[in-house]
Amino acid sequence: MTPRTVTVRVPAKVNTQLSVGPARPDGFHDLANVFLAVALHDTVTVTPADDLRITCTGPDAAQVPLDRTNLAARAAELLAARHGIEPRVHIHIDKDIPVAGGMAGGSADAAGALLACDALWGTGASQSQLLDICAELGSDVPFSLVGGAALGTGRGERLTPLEVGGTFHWVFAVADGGLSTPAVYREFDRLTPDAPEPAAAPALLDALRTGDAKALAATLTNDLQAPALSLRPSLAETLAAGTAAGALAALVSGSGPTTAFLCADAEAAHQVAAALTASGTCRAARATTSPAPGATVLTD
Ligand SMILES: C[C@@](CO)(OP(=O)(O)O)[C@H](O)COP(=O)(O)OP(=O)(O)OC[C@H]1O[C@@H](n2ccc(N)nc2=O)[C@H](O)[C@@H]1O
Ligand SMILES: Nc1ncnc2c1ncn2[C@@H]1O[C@H](COP(=O)(O)OP(=O)(O)O)[C@@H](O)[C@H]1O
Repeated sequence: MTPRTVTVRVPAKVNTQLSVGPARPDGFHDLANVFLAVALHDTVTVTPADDLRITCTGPDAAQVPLDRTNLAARAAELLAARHGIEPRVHIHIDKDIPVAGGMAGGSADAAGALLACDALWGTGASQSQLLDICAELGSDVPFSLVGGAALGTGRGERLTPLEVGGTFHWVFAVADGGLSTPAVYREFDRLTPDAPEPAAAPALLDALRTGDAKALAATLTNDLQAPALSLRPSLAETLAAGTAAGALAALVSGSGPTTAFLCADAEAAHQVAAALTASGTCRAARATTSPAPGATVLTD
């Protein structure tokens, strides 16, 4: 029987290595993008409707477009078009991932809507067909579908799964307002005229594989950190506050402006979150863990 409602939970991500090459002729950048899914989630629920409709709840809901530019709506449209059906569906997003925060919230919603609509409509797309649609929707969307940890090459859409040998403890400091991903890449181009071709760092992959937080802290890198700080200098104060509170490492999450703090254990993460909240340098601080599974159907 065709299910009447499907709910999918999808994780946010942090980039443990984000190495960016020169701009390509198509405007994208080749990356060595080591994604790690973290246990902050959006939940996407789809229900049959007369037409395609999007609603959103959550602290950042007012910043989420509710028209067909929403990545979740685009995902439903693309899947429907591939199968010659009409995307008559109500997509509800319960949003806990910061918007325009460098944590791939829009990508998560796209992957979630795709998986949910596939179940709702019984389209039975294979994982590789779903991944193709994800790559068409955005560079980060394939990773939101698979979760865990993966190396993204090309523009980040070509994934190689990575082993993770333990649980890592993180704090994410949410900033006021977002940063535009294209603007941060443009600032990277301005600041880095001779970027080398990117490659994954063996020491970082080892740290993930062994689950060694100190080793991971020593190897975290983000080439978009300098451009994000250039566009939003106040993020340096948030990074300093988390480091002073005992984080093993502090970095900008992807294109920012969310900042990420790797901690030794759950207790340290709670202390760092409390100190960041008290510092007044961010809007909110959230303690969480990684890795987390990719898009997962909860009910149908
Ligand atoms: C920077 C990263 C790191 O994981 O994520 P965020 O931190 O924004 O979440 C990603 O590269 C963002 O991926 P995503 O947000 O899916 O980007 P897309 O929709 O594919 O592209 C948006 C724009 O970002 C720039 N872009 C994106 C990916 C890439 N490899 N090179 C680029 O130059 C281009 O200007 C492109 O037009
Ligand atoms: N479902 C969605 N959730 C959030 N933002 C969305 C969504 N669909 C489209 N967008 C647009 O994408 C932009 C980037 O949002 P997001 O994916 O949250 O950030 P980032 O690319 O930094 O991870 C937003 O400013 C918004 O205009």
